[in-house]
This record gives sequence, C-alpha cells and structure tokens, in this order.
Amino acid sequence: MTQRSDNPELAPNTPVLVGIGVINQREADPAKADEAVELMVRAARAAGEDCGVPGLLKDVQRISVPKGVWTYANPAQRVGEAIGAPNATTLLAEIGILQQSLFADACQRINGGEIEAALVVGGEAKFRALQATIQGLEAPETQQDSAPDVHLEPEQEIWSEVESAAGLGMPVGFYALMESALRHAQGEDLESHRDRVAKLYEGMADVAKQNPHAWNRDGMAAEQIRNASPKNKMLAFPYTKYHNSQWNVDQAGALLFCSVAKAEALGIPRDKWVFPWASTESNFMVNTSQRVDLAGCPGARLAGKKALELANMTVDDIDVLELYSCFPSAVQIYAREIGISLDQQITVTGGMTFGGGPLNNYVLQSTARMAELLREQPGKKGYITSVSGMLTKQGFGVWSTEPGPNGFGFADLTAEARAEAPPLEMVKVDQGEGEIVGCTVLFQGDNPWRAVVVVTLPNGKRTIAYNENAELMNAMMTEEFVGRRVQLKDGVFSL
Ligand SMILES: CC(=O)SCCNC(=O)CCNC(=O)[C@H](O)C(C)(C)COP(=O)(O)OP(=O)(O)OC[C@H]1O[C@@H](n2cnc3c(N)ncnc32)[C@H](O)[C@@H]1OP(=O)(O)O
Repeated sequence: MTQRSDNPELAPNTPVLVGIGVINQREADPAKADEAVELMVRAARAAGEDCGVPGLLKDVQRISVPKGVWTYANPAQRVGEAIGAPNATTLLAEIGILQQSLFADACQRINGGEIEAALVVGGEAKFRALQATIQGLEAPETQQDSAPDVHLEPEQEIWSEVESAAGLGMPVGFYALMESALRHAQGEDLESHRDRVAKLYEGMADVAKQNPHAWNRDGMAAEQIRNASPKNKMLAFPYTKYHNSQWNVDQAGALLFCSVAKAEALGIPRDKWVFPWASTESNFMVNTSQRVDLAGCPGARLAGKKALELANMTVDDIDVLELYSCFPSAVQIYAREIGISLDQQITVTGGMTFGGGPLNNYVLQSTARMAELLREQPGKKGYITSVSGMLTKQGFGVWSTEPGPNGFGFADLTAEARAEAPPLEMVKVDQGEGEIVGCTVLFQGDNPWRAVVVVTLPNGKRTIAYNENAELMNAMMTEEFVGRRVQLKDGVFSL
C-alpha cells in the first residue's frame, strides 16, 4: 500500500532520494561486456525500477554525470535518450569536482522549486578495458559529437608540475606522503604503523563480504594486505596494491531524486524515501606538497563538522558511517579531523580496494549502498564522506529515511578553509637544507625506484626532492625519515 508523508510540515519541495540503481558487470569477454555509458543506462533504469514508478525517469529534468576515464563527450545525453528524458539538462563534471557536489546541485534545485526530478549517474568499464588489453582485443567506446549543457571544471589541476617532475605520477604517491606525515604526527614506528593500517583494511575487506555489490568479496587478512608479494606489489611505501583503490572494475551507480510533492503525486512508496539532511563541501584547492600540515585537512574538519551541525548531530549520533577510502591516509585524516573513531565499522561498501573504486564514481556507489542500508534501518542516520583529487576537496552528506530536522541544508566552506590554511610557497632549491615533512619510496615493478620527500625550508617555504640511492631507499622503509634534516642540491636530497 502506498503511504503518504505523515509529516504535514514537510515542505513540498523537500528533496528526497527515491531510486537507487547499482550495476556490477564481470564479463571476461570484452565483446560481450557493456561499455561504461551502457552501464550508466542500466543503472538509471534500475533506479527507476527501484522506486516502484519507472515512469519518473521520463520526468527527470537534470542528468548529471561525473567524468570517468572514458572519452564520452556527453554521456548524460545518451542516458537521457535511453530513459525517455531527451530534453533534460545534461551536466558533465570533470575530475576535480566532488561527486557530493552533484547530489547537492540536484537537491538544491529541487529544494528551490526549479526542478522536480533529477538523476545523478555514472560508471566505469575499466575491467572491460583491461580484459581487452590482456587479450589483445578492442574495447571501443561510443563517440558523441554533442556537448553537455553544463560543464563543471575545477579551478586548477589536482597536482602540480613540480610534483610530477619529482616523480609523482599516480595518486598512490601523494597519499603515501600524507601517510608518512600522519605516522610521524602520531609517533608511530614504521612496523606497528603498517600493522595498524593493514588491520584497518582487513576490517574493510570483511565489510565487502557482506556487500552484494562489492567487487572483491573474498575477505583478506591484514598480513596479505600489508606485505608485498607477487600478487600484491609495493607501489609507494608503505602502500601495496591492496591499500589502493581498485579501479579495474565495471561498476555504475544511479541516484534518482525528486521533490516530496512529486513522490507523493506518483505514489512512490514511503519506504523507498531517503532524505538528504545536509550536504557540505570545501573546494579550496591546495597542492599536497604546499599544505601547512600534510597530515591535516582543514576543509574536512570545517565541512565535516558543518554537515553534522546542519543535521543537529554530533559524531555520536552517526548510526551508519562511510569514510571515503581511496587510500588509508584519506580514511584516517578525515576521521582525525572530524573526531570519528576508527574502532567501528567505517565503510558500507568494503572501501575502494574491496568494494570497488570506479575512479570518479565511487561516491555514487557508496551513497547507493548507504541508502539501501538506511532503508533497512528506518530512522537511523547515515554520514558519508567524499574526496576529490589528492584529498584536495572535501564533501559530506547526512541521510536518513526520516526528514531532516532542518529540511535539506547546504553549506560551502571553501572561504573558511582558504582563510585558515593558505598554501606555502613552493620553490626550487639549487643548494640548501631543510626538514622532511613527508616521504615515500616509489616502486617500479618489484623494485624501489625513487624516494620522494617534501621539505620545509628554514624560510618556511617548501620544496620537493628525490633520491634513487638503493641504500637510502631501503633505510627509508625501516626508519622514520619525517622530521629529519636533509641537504638539498638541484632537486636531489641527501642526509
Ligand atoms: C580521490 C581518489 O579517489 S584518488 C584514487 C584514484 N584511483 C587510483 O589511483 C586507482 C589506482 N588503481 C590502480 O592503478 C589499479 O587498480 C591497481 C594498481 C590497484 C591494481 O592494478 P592491477 O594489479 O594491474 O590490476 P588488477 O588487480 O585488476 O589486475 C588483474 C590482473 O590483470 C593483470 N594485468 C594488469 N594489467 C595488465 C596488462 N596491461 N597486461 C597483462 N596483464 C595485466 C594483473 O597483473 C593481474 O594479474 P593477477 O591476477 O595474476 O595478479
């Protein structure tokens, strides 16, 4: 039986998440596997089915897609045509835009009465592409010649040329630098730190066992995660592959929003409704090596706490928790900044290593899973976090099947984060000295390739330097180097 809102004070424009669609494809033959945009279409249709009134899809007025590794110019258009909403406004958000921002955009427009229904959808097919590479086959993608109506781009790149020049070419190196700073700040020795982090990820692998949508549901012991092996290469000390977001997945997710008035008019069952209570973000971009504290994240503290405040909550009121998990330092730094204990279940999916990390779409997957779990536990409150870039932008959402105490609240803490922690100046040093504030050893194949350090100079400015000496790199994997003084010469450091 269709239930109506029993809260007469619920404003008709209140946004509500009514449909969720999650697609997992594991097809070894790339010729049989759907490409990413078709996975998005399937996820969108699944969201329509999920809400019980698939016809809602035709009424969608805005379709937003976070950019993936694919080449589509306007995937929202393809989705719109497939679901019967060809005139919906199409939006493409480049990498460097928070996925949480797309939920906020949809909800704010519904809340403001501008639109009645919106779809946020995205996905990846990197497993399909990998299978094609391994088998020497093609994994073609549909070419489009249209442009999205709205194209969101970040104000700057998510890492700098100076950082690239030092050897940092993948997120793993940046997050490993942050991990070293955190380890030092907490006074942990290298071995027990590695044990602790691996145990944290073992817990996430356990959660993945319970998540029907997770990519890897086998579970994994801490030791297997911690230590390099032929199946688990060290990528950037102390991170092995199993500390890394796994992006070789075929996963898509869709979230279908509408107003309370629309949900009531269509008779969408009340037990499908999940309310966004709050969405907050900080979009202040600072390159990793220019942050005052590599183990800190002021935007996470400001925006993370603001989301709780808008929902009249404290961390103790969180019933279901999801901490974004591209790498362990992201998980830990958010928890530390917001005051969230890691001695609890910290993910609903199993995290990006085990649940699956479809590059710029994970928050769609995690929010969909969060919504599923909240529907099973009416009235409980879910708190979910989002990261863009190298912990560059921070987003937060609070959700529940009950309406929020203050309706839907939104806050952008960019200005506050900017005022609190302006970037340190990055300089080249011909000759000098300084103190290491972050370090890692990057690997190529099975071997250490290059040690990279971020250094604070006596004048408070920053530089980044490297060294490829094997003995030094080995020492950096057994002793703490953060806090040590180093000599600098033409971009190379030495003790
Ligand atoms: C804000 C943020 O979210 S930042 C995070 C952004 N995301 C990332 O940085 C994701 C980074 N992730 C990755 O690079 C990868 O997913 C990794 C490194 C973690 C895992 O990569 P791989 O080990 O290559 O992939 P995967 O585990 O899927 O490999 C499956 C198999 O295919 C093999 N394989 C991979 N690439 C190839 C290739 N080109 N040719 C042949 N075989 C290959 C692997 O060796 C592996 O074999 P195995 O099962 O015998 O060990």
